[in-house]
Amino acid sequence: MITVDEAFARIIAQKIELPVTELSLEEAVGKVLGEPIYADRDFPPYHRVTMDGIAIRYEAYQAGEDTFRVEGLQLAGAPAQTLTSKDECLEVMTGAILPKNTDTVIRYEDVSITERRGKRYAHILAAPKMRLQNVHQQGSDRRATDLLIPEGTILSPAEIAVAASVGKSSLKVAEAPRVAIISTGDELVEVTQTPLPHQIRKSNSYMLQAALREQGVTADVFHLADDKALLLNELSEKLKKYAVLVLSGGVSKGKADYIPEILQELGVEQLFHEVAQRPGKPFWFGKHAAGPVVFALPGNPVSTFVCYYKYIQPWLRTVLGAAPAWNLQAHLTTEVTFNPKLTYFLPVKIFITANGIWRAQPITIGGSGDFAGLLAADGFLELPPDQMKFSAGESFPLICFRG
Ligand SMILES: Nc1nc2c(c(=O)[nH]1)N[C@H]1C(S)=C(S)[C@@H](COP(=O)(O)OP(=O)(O)OC[C@H]3O[C@@H](n4cnc5c(N)ncnc54)[C@H](O)[C@@H]3O)O[C@H]1N2
Ligand code: MOO
Ligand SMILES: [Mg+2]
Repeated sequence: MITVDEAFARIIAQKIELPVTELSLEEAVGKVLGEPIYADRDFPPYHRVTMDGIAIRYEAYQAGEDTFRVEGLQLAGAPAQTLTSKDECLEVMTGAILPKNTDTVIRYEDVSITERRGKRYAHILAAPKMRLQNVHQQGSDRRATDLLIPEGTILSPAEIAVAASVGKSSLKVAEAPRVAIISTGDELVEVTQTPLPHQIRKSNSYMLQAALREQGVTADVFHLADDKALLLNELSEKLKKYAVLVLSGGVSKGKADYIPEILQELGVEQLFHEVAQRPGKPFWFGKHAAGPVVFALPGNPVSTFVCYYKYIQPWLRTVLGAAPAWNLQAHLTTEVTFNPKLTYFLPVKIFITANGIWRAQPITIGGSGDFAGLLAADGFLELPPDQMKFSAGESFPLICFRG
């Protein structure tokens, strides 16, 4: 049996190849970029006027000129005009290309424009401080051919803007892995069926599917009976088609708990079986040489739940290139005792005080089968195995399953 930390480390170390697909800019946000993005031109691509005003030649002002006849108008979107006389100026608008023979922009607020005999003159009120004032210089942000966004970046709206500006209407992005959720157990019937007295409806697969969906991953759901030959056959097929298998049930010591031996028979290397935790101790994890990663979770619903949020969710974040989740901590509201030398995932309700302190109130549930008990909880406090008494006010890592 290994510790929770060791189990976590072994899971996080597993890499899988993600298929690459091409998505429109709108659809690509939040995804992992599957190609590098380079600058096709300088950023900005021309000397860009940054203030509405007039453009002059700085040396003319330095030579003592402070009133310039307005020769014309340079609008944004129009090709560059040329200033014909350095003692004159052109009106320029924000976003326009800086006219040829000019190098300095003075905003309207710093000039006074007057008209005399049908001609307009700009008199400078506030001295320009330097050449290229109010000019966003060509190539000052990035140079043509510069690497702008490396492959593997998570695409936020900032990356989308840059990609659009270099003419990429669609982007290669890493797709989520193909995930199969497979529940096992002869006592389980469909949600749409009325169970017999000795049967129950499946709930783990729906919980897992919903949790994956919240992470932007769609999964196919299957159910397999506790039949060795069938399991061997079906799991062999699933290993060929899916990059990730999430199983629930059949991993403990029962006469029909075939999953660990069958997975190994199919060539899935066991990376661990049993973790020093409650709930979720019989958790089995392995990897097939051909690529697929297999999480075989204990069937008890709260165990399935805990194992998903503690291990699968962070692993998927890593695989998908998402930033790690925040390391949340919360303070116990009341004392808790737990004697076994196991990490204890305690269901808790969270309250945030006016000072921003996260407080965790233990929720009593009827063991790892009581998934209805989780309705009153927001997450689990991870209580370490080397402690038996956990005092009120002490703070511990928190795994939250509500937004
Ligand atoms: N002799 C021992 N027995 C058990 C041990 C042990 O150490 N020694 N461990 C217990 C612990 S802890 C757990 S957790 C369970 C794990 O059992 P399995 O992974 O083998 O799961 P099952 O036996 O198939 O089912 C357990 C329980 O969960 C219900 N279940 C299963 N799948 C679903 C589903 N999709 N939806 C809803 N409920 C499900 C199932 O009906 C059982 O009640 O083993 C203990 N036993
Ligand atoms: O550890 Mo099991 O997961 O409690 O029922
Ligand atoms: Mg069992």
